[in-house]
Amino acid sequence: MAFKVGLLGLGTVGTGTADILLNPSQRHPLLKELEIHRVGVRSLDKARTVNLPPELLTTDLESIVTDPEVDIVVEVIGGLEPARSLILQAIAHGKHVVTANKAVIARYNDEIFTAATDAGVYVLIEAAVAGGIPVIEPLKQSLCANRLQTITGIVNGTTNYILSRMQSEGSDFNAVLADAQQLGYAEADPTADVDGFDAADKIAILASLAFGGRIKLEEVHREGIRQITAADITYADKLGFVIKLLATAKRDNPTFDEALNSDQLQVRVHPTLVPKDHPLASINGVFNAVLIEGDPVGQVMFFGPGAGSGPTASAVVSDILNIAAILKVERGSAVQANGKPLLDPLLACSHQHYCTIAPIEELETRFYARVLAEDSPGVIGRLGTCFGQHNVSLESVVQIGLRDNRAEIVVITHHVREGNFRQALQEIKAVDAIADIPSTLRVL
Ligand SMILES: NC(=O)C1=CN([C@@H]2O[C@H](COP(=O)(O)OP(=O)(O)OC[C@H]3O[C@@H](n4cnc5c(N)ncnc54)[C@H](OP(=O)(O)O)[C@@H]3O)[C@@H](O)[C@H]2O)C=CC1
Ligand SMILES: N[C@@H](CC=O)C(=O)O
Ligand code: NA
Repeated sequence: MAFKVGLLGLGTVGTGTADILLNPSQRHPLLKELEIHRVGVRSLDKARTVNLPPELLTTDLESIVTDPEVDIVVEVIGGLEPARSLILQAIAHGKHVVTANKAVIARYNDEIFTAATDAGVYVLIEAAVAGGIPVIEPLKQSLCANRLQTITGIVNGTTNYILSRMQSEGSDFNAVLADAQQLGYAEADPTADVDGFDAADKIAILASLAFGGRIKLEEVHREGIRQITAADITYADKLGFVIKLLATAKRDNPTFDEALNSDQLQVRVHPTLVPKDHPLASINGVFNAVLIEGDPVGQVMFFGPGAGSGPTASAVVSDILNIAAILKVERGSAVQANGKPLLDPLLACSHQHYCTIAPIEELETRFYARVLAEDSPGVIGRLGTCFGQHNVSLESVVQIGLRDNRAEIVVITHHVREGNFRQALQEIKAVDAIADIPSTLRVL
């Protein structure tokens, strides 16, 4: 039986989500059991880039969250209202909810998660922080054995895009902001991005998960990037820094004593000079990264696209699949054909066939080869001819110097078939003027 999805919103994220749900091939097999049941939008007349039967679309979003057939409501309309009310209504009607809406979650987490717990439904929010980067689920699951100490992130793609372009091109703030809006990175009201509200929402959510308590958004210190000028960027650069909008959450007192309840957090968002050799300094453009420090894991960094249609939809659909997997176990008459308990399809290994692995000769890559040869006229020409005869195209050939009275020649190829490269080497080794080929390596 299919799991029915009620999709609220068919904008940047909603379109990406529908696109994945409609194209399950080569993705997790559970996707084939999901069905878009209804889609809520503001305007029925708008041209859509995703091919859905028009009768699925409605402007009556309440009818979706109350529809008895809908299992999972996906809220990607954004804004505070009616998003908050629709989420609460969906929960009240026993629907599981997936949302990308950090503004709603950061403000109404108490109301929403209390209602969800009471109703026995899940509200999953992977897309709400750092778009396509898995960070919510790792905090809840993969890192849950750790005592977490610090989270430092670049969690707003728009401001990182603006700062990166100001840094690399010396561009004007407003022109770059317009580009970010056009590319679908910025919120409808870019104030949320530029003044740090979006990053504050996100770090409040991460802090809550990492440190196991709710966070009052008004207590999160917040500064944006409007005041950053080209001069600041230039001076920072000269001193060995880049300027990034960092969101930080950390325990003030890493030696927390549970009995004394001495725990206190720092949760803040502000532009920061980051040393150029710090891992967060090289995160540019719309990319996000989140650096988490825990005991005993140490430092782990999550990096990737923090915004945009496909990446954000990737997180939305993974949440939908997580819920569908739980529902499948619940509904699956509790046993497999062999009488054993039915396992969660995302956690259990269900593959039974062997994949076909391509032989290494078929690999197409670039190669480096170091050749020792007689230092005589025509040797480099012979090398080029041998490679050419085997369809190996060369990117560069450099004679570096002499070693043991032999010319040391380094060759870098273009992308070539490994089998052809090896055949060329065999032929080259047989050339009298070639003494040795001491090393060959693959080039990324
Ligand atoms: N864009 C991104 O890269 C990211 C976005 N997010 C979050 O995802 C959510 C959605 O963002 P995004 O897709 O960019 O937003 P868009 O503005 O692109 O899309 C919003 C969609 O919701 C519909 N909608 C909005 N308000 C209503 C309403 N009152 N009634 C009915 N339909 C409504 C719109 O309908 P219509 O099409 O008819 O106008 C549109 O389809 C937001 O919470 C955002 O913060 C999170 C991570 C990244
Ligand atoms: N406006 C946000 C989009 C995702 O949350 C950003 O720029 O990061
Ligand atoms: Na994410």
